[in-house]
Amino acid sequence: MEGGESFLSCAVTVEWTTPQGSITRKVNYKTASIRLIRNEFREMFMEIAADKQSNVRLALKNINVFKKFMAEGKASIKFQEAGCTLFVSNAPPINLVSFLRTIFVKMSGDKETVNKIQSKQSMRAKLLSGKTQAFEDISPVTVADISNAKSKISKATTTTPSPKKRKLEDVNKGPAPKKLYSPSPLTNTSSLNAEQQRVLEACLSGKNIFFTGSAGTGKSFLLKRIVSALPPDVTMPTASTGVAACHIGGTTLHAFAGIGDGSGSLEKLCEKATKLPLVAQKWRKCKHLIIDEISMVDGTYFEKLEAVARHVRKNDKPFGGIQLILCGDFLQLPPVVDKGKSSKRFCFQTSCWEKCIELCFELKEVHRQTDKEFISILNNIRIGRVTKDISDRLIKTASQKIESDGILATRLCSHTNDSKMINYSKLRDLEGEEKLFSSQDSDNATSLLDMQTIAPSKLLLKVGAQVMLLKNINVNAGLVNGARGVVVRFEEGLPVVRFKNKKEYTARTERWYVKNSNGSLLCRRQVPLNLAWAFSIHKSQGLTLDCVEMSLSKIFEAGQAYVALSRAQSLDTLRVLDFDSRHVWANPDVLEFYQKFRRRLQQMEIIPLGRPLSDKTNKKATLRQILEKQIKRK
Ligand SMILES: Nc1ncnc2c1ncn2[C@@H]1O[C@H](COP(=O)(O)OP(=O)(O)OP(=O)(O)O)[C@@H](O)[C@H]1O
Ligand SMILES: [Mg+2]
Repeated sequence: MEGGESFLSCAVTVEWTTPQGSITRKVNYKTASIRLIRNEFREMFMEIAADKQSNVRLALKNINVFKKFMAEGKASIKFQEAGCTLFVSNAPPINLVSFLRTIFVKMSGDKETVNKIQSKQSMRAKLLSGKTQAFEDISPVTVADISNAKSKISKATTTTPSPKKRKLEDVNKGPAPKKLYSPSPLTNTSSLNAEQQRVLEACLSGKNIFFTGSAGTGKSFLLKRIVSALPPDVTMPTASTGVAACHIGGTTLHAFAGIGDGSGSLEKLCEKATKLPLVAQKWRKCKHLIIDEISMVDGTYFEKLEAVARHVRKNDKPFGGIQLILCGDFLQLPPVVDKGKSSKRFCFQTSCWEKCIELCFELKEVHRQTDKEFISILNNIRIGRVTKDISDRLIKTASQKIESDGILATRLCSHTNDSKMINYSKLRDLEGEEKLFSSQDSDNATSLLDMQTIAPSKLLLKVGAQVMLLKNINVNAGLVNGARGVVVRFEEGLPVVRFKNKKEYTARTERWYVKNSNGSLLCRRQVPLNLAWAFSIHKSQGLTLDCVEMSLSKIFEAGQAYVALSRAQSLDTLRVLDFDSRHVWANPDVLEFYQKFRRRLQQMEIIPLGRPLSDKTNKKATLRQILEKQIKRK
């Protein structure tokens, strides 16, 4: 992975200040690299290098690390002895975390040895030692280094001081690094499987990627990892729907693009995007555009975006040279397009799709479900195939009791209004006092936040209400996004929810951030809950549900039944009230696309990633050219 553990690519500012705080010198590098090195006395240094600039070298001694924003690629390190502060920004968060961890691990491991050496070696002794000055890269972090460092922080971190108390965290003291070890999508680097790892590597090679896979193969999970491995200031994570965007910590594609719903002539849209300075600036700044749930992006809109990007960026390459990372499953929900408005429905039906995509991947291992029978049923439903056995098995679920501990199944509805009505009437039927939770939003941003976050602006609750958790609160305790529970009481005005695993949780205000069209962050503060007696299949795309019921009789889209069914984790936690094979169908254009796609993948299997081909027929052909030829032949 780029950067490794003792090397970091990022933007850097270093400020030297007097003890009174006035700045005496400042350097500012937009692209720099920082290396961890040691001198001949095993002392550690940080070396900052930028193009055509002389290197800055700072001794890693008595430092304070401020890493509250490392998930956004930012951190600062105060060097007490050198009297300066290093500000890091635009660092791929996953690399920054691992870089800070290396510093901590090496410094705590070294502390004793270096102290011993230093106490014995005065500056004079060092000068007289006769050793020639030599710097070398720090050695990689070993398992032993980590356990050594962990043992040193374990006692110090049994209680975590409040954030206010530990604003500047001293690496040498201990508490700060605990976060660096806690399991999180950022630090948990080992959990990608081989096929996911391969896609991540391809994304880091800078190629334009499309990856697909059936529901639950970890596409969004992987996408989050990809986002954290790219420099945040120039990476735009987006998705076709607000819920899906929230899932990967991004915005909707429409909010990013700044060309409204894309209606009107291409000339007008190009003019609009160029004239609006904030929109134009966003397009010019973007280097990596990530789109989840690509199946729901309208092809005509996609084509227009591609042309707008070229125009605004004054660059003729596809998407004006922006790296595209697209992901989704075209056998799930299609774009919502006004009938008769557009003839091209899917992105893959546009001519620019072939021009844009350089490498394709298909994830095959399903993570959401473990039961082989259910996975096989879902794979058949996905392509619109329903045998008698499948039908019988799903009909059998209609009578099964899937509820436990007073928590009802969530009903998935094909129409949003039906789900709203169910939630409304169930809440009304409950006795007891109603409590209203209103969100606190950034100025005038309520309607935008309504569209882009899953947290509602107004939430009415009563004791007995079925709710769903909207944030990962504590992954180890099962308090994860999508977990469902029931409000058992209110304490100090806050709802206390009991989950299926019997854990109780007091819902405190959480924050959701959304990037505005000018790039600034908007924030919604709300309790992380929503009513969960019912919601629409469209809103459920991307989610994992632990106990789910559905009626499929009013299904109106190809793939809609598949999306609904594939939210369930097992056949035992699913109830289909009225299964009928007529409700299951796949779009024939999509089936054809996947047939061709598979053939292309087979071709790719034999091609080493990102390297020119050296086959007998065409020595200089690149993978892209081979794929293009294939497409033309078809
Ligand atoms: N490598 C992995 N190791 C462990 N769990 C994983 C892994 N990849 C994905 N998961 C888990 O599998 C579940 C499904 O993953 P995810 O939602 O990313 O799938 P998806 O392909 O995006 O599905 P959909 O098409 O429905 O959006 C999630 O609970 C996720 O945490
Ligand atoms: Mg997903």
